[in-house]
Amino acid sequence: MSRISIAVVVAIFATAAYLYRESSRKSDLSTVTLNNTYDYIVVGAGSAGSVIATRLSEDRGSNVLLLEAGGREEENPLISVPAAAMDVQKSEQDWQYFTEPQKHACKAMNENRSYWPRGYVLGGSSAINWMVYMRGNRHDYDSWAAEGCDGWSYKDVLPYFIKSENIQIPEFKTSKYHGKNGPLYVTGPTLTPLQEKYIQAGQQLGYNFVDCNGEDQIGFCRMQATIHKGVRWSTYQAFLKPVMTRSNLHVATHSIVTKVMIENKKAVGVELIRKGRKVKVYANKEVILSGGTINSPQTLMLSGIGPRKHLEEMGIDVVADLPVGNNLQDHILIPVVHSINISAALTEEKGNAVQSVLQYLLFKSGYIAATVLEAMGFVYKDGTTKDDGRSPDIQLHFMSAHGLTEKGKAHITMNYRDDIMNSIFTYDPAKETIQFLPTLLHPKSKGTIRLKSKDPFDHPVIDPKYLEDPDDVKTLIAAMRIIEKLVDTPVLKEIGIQLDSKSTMEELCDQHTFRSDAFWDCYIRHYTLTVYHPTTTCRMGALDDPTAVVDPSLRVRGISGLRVADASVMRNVPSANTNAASIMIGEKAADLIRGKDSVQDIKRILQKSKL
Ligand SMILES: Cc1cc2nc3c(=O)[nH]c(=O)nc-3n(C[C@H](O)[C@H](O)[C@H](O)COP(=O)(O)OP(=O)(O)OC[C@H]3O[C@@H](n4cnc5c(N)ncnc54)[C@H](O)[C@@H]3O)c2cc1C
Repeated sequence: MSRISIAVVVAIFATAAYLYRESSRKSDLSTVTLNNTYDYIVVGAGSAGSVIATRLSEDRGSNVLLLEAGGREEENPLISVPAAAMDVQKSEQDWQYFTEPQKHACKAMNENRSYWPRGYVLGGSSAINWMVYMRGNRHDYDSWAAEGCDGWSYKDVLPYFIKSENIQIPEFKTSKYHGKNGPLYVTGPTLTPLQEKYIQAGQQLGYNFVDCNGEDQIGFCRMQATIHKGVRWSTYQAFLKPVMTRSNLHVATHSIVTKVMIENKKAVGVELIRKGRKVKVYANKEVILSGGTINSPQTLMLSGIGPRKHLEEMGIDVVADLPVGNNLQDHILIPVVHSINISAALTEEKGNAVQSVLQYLLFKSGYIAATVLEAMGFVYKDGTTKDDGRSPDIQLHFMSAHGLTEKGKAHITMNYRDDIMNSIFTYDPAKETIQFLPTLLHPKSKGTIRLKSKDPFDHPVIDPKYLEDPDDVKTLIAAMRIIEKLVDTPVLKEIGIQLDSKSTMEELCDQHTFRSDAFWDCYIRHYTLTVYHPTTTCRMGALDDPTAVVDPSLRVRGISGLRVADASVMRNVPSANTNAASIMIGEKAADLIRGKDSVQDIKRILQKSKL
């Protein structure tokens, strides 16, 4: 039985009871009657937008409209099943973007294009992501503040991470770095004994075993994930769903915002399309764009806010000339498959076994209840093993499974060419395999988002310009060398770990000496995979910063009543997966809008502990 059918079976059983209960009170949010005017209009119910609407509607005197282009999470029961993460890509809950052909990267992909899924559903990308919960490095946020983003240093943002979180990992329940009262459950799944071995390998190279969301990120750590009782814990589940009955909050699905209405440099409302009809809704106080790194710049540009030359080329009247869509940064990773000689990895057979399915159905535990990303390391490219005041260069995701063995699915979601899939991804069930996924944390190559046309339904032109700067390849080659050292540690040698040459595409790069710098350069440029972390297209910065679209209060420069609050405002992509930081931005944005300090108590505790 394929993994897809397993997931379907699981999902049907696991959600049948839930759907039955829900169906009686489930309203069709695509037809919610809208008022003419609200105090606040939030565009996009993703990681940030769900949080913002939830927090703003805590003030019963304010009324809030949350507009979401997609539908409800319940429309696709696979969303709630952690092991089905791959199966929700290319579904109706995914915007299904492709990048432009990449000149320097993605050479193993059809037309050299990277496939970019994004959540098109309540919960946004938190409803289709891999559920890794990582916040980033303290030096990331300190450098945001040093570059003019007042109020965004690590000390400033830590209370907001804590506010959201409800840590379920026993050893961290007393940690000052973790929250215990928020709605966002974070758990620490252990799937296989390989998790421990990977961490020990890091220790044998001199790295610390750390809590990567704690005091010191440099080192190796176990996975932390937004999963609760075996169910994906999206921002819809965590924040929005419990408050949907508030009378001062309207949530409207299948409602695509096409334009912000701006009069005399003030945002007065939005135009949207619902059920094929154009509707206008007005905001007394503010419009907040939370459509994500691709859609927020698209909406701004459609509204006349963007680079003058580009808007003029598109025939759009310029309202504000700002560098919208510039500075696009994304994390990329390079999969490196190794085989082992013990039976410890997660294989398709183990995952699909009847026992696994039953374990999930009955106890919401086991392989299907978790993500296969079991552990990770955060390291410097020069091999320094302790924090020396810099952010790490490389994240070493570890997957205790081959992960790419299902030809059909990987083919679809990673856009690999047929010849790669058919001749190189040969899966040998007699062999157990795992993957190292070295990730470039701070790309020097920067891309752009631009409009294809004035039509809001045309996908924007996405060009991340992967690996345009040769230093990015050098950093990834350094990552390969660190992996070679890990493979050489006694603990991993004991399990017979070996580079799987078939999966390393020897055939494509065999003009180079196997494992030479030139070989890895070729390999990296073929295998370039997005980690789905695009940021920085509506960059935050000081008012006089020519690269900034929003100020440190997230207000669009030169336009009143309009903020952007999502991953697009990040000053730079942080040293981590970007969901936690997007949620933090949602929390902090809500305080900025409300003019409130909701984290005073947390700050007091942190101050006492001198954190
Ligand atoms: C496949 C995948 C795997 C990932 N894995 C991880 C992971 O394991 N851990 C991690 O930390 N991060 C991960 N990420 C990244 C992380 O989920 C995102 O960085 C984060 O969710 C971004 O939040 P956001 O609020 O900026 O945007 P989103 O969460 O994408 O929300 C934007 C919302 O706005 C809606 N919208 C857009 N345009 C409009 C419009 N015009 N009108 C109305 N609504 C609109 C969208 O439909 C969407 O719901 C992953 C992402 C993907 C796609």
